[in-house]
Amino acid sequence: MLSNNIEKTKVVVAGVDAQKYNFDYAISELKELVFANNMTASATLTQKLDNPVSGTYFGKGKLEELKQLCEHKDVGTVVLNDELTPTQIRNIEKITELKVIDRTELILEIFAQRAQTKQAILQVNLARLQYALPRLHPSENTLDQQRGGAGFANRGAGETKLEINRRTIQKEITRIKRQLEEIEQTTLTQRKDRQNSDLPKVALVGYTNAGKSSTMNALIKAFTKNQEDKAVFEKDMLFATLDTSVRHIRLPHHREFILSDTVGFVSRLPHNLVEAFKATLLEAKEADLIIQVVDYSDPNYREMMATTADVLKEIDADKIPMILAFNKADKTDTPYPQINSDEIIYSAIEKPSILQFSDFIQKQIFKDYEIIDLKIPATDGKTLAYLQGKTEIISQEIVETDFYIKAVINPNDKIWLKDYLK
Ligand SMILES: Nc1nc2c(ncn2[C@@H]2O[C@H](COP(=O)(O)OP(=O)(O)OP(=O)(O)O)[C@@H](O)[C@H]2O)c(=O)[nH]1
Ligand SMILES: [Mg+2]
Repeated sequence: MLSNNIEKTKVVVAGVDAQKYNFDYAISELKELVFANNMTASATLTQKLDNPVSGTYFGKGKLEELKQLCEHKDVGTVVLNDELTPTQIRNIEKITELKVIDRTELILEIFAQRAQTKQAILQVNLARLQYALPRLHPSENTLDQQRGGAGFANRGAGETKLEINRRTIQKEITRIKRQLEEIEQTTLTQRKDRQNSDLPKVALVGYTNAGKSSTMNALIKAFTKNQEDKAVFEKDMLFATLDTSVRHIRLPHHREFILSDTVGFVSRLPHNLVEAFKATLLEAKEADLIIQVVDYSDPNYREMMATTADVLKEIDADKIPMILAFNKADKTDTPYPQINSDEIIYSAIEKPSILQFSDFIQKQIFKDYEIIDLKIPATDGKTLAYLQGKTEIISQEIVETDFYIKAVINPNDKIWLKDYLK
């Protein structure tokens, strides 16, 4: 059977509305996540409460209602809209005899299915083990018979199975962290090279499925010639990208910058996951300019922007200059491409939009560049070669033994060129 013909598992989606955020949007997002995890929501059940009930999440009556609803719909799994405590999950499972998946576990599952590279697989495993550690089943809190009776010094002697399982998971967490550090060491060198390269660093960030990778690919296609500048993976699904890709973009007039594309966000992204993906998100954290890509055709785009703001804050990237890129305008009635101060409305799948887009971002990235007049002796071949090869020359004239050059110069170059200023 083809994978897209696999029948989706039916679930009931449920949650407590404590009126802390836009609940209807949260539930519609949860349904998208459910769908992304090869499941389908047969029904929705909600309860308004000031706070979830500490031991059971829902009130008693609601749990009974949930049980009946699932029986009626012939569903064996309920997906809940919050991260629950291990006790809450156990109690609901006991009372309703349903399998319970909370929001965090659902997101971890999707990430686990999408992970392709060694780094992403390790990062997801790390987050999953950290999630599992406090959730080990207390029924295993019995003495381990096989290890307890040995007549020699046995480290595990007298330990309960629960303790052994905990220790095994902790060891695995340490092992994965060490492996991740090794991978990060190798990418660190590449990042240092880029940091020293002087080129501005621009990062595409935003809600999952907004079109970050499509925007990156459109820029690669329009402005790179090299074979190694491969297209990145783009697809109509949540969390298509889990790794960071970095490309060198060369716009006309020697306007070069480094562009990165990375994992997309979703609201209330589990903290463990953000922690585990810290290395992946570093490229955004260290950017000179952040481009927030927004799916302008989605009615919930404002909530998606709020989500992105939350994650940027969590990774300490909320002070970096940011421009807003409202994508997928082809699916709206708004005229595009259109630029309003630090915002653009565009479509990543259309060339005229991409040309405007590149023009717009280059004005942002290179806004500190200045037009200056220089006088360079004809004998100074090195400086002349630099200017002619690396900067945008507006005019050039030779008078006797000097070159009079008008060029667009970045602030760093202006410092060392100060003796040549006219
Ligand atoms: N109609 C239309 N579709 C677009 C546009 N930009 C992207 N898409 C589609 O939107 C879907 C998601 O695009 P991606 O570029 O993979 O989105 P992303 O932001 O990288 O998503 P994640 O990697 O999952 O965070 C794909 O099916 C794209 O073809 C656009 O301007 N117009
Ligand atoms: Mg992507």
